Amino acid sequence: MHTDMSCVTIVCQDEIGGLQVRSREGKWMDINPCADTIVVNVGDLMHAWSNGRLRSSEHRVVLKRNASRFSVAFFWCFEDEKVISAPDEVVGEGGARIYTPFVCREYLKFRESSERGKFDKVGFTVKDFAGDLKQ
Ligand SMILES: O=C(O)CCC(=O)C(=O)O
Ligand SMILES: [Fe+2]
Repeated sequence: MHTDMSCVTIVCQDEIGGLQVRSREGKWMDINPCADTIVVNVGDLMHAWSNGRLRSSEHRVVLKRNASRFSVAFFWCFEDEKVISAPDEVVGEGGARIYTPFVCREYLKFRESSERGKFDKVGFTVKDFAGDLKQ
């Protein structure tokens, strides 16, 4: 189970399926394979840039039977040196930025070093890196 550290991810899975996404309420939902259909995931960079309006959801792959599975994922990120800071128009008047602005490269480095050797990647998200200033 993890969140993508990208801005947006495009996933194409074959008919074996297995992709699941966790709802706000914590319920795992199957993303059933559908011919000629792609899945678009919001990643951590988009989550921070949108000030949490677009949620980088936890997802995982679970195989219900022993079968080979094929999927292709395209991770679209911002350039390394770009600073992620939710724009004023998104934050709104009287609103607050929930994450400290950060450089993409630094977040990717944080994720890569934290993920090494770990199966459960939750706990190493943009929240842990840039802090939830609301809480
Ligand atoms: O294989 C899949 O369907 C999803 C893969 C995925 O979530 C990832 O590579 O980040
Ligand atoms: Fe993913």
